[in-house]
Amino acid sequence: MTTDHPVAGDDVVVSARRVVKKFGDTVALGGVDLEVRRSELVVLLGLSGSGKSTLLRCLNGLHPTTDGAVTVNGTRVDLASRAELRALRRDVGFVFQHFNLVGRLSCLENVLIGAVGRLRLPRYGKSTYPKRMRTEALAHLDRVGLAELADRRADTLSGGQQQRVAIARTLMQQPTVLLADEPVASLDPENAGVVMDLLFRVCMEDKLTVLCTLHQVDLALGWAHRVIGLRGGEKVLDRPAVGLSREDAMEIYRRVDPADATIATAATS
Ligand SMILES: Nc1ncnc2c1ncn2[C@@H]1O[C@H](COP(=O)(O)OP(=O)(O)OP(=O)(O)O)[C@@H](O)[C@H]1O
Repeated sequence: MTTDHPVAGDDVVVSARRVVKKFGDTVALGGVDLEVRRSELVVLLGLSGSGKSTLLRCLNGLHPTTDGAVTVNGTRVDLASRAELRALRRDVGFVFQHFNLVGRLSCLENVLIGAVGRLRLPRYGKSTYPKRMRTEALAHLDRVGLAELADRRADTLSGGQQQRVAIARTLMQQPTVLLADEPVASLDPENAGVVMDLLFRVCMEDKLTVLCTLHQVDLALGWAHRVIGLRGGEKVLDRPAVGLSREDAMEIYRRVDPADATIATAATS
């Protein structure tokens, strides 16, 4: 199912201004500007190595920026103290390609781990969490359609199911921003659609700001409010998904072949 792109909110929650990130001599980001609003799902597209993951990591302070300004929920991430970064990361959920669940724990226990930042002391085992949190965790599992698997070991689930548990765990954090780094890269097309649908629903229903990297143009066009393209660490496209054709989006993948300076299309789908 694809969305009809309901309108995103007005207020800017995530902003990057002329962000530069260098790893030694490698310029991963060469001065990127970005704004993402509340209730907006933005998809980042680009060839491998174009800087998508680096940009996500600069937004939650996992990578310190080399230059430029990053503001998330009013916090200047590039200037933040350790304590401010810790507080920020409670507010910014991160969904990974490989789910990062604890395989030997149940689905419910994995979701409860998302609440750790809201507790003063670490907990071990679901019975050590307050009852209201267990109820909340179960509600999140229900929301992702997996309540009946609450007591199943996470490593017995399919990839698509594991990603849904990982999203439930992120929701347990009560984030306002959700960053997803290739959340469907390990999934078949059907499960990829289910996960994108879920990200879109939580974006709209919980008024989350969602920024997601993908390699699939069609998924971006199907679920994003806006598509941003990176090429060689530069932003080369920033347009609403409505009205953006597949051909326009595929332009992101065109590059100059240094051997003969002709334009080559680098991606096929
Ligand atoms: N920790 C690091 N140390 C050194 N170089 C890095 C590091 N992380 C990323 N890079 C480099 O920065 C550039 C951008 O990498 P990045 O992972 O952000 O690209 P990407 O678009 O997310 O790629 P992919 O689609 O393959 O995940 C690449 O040249 C990469 O080699």
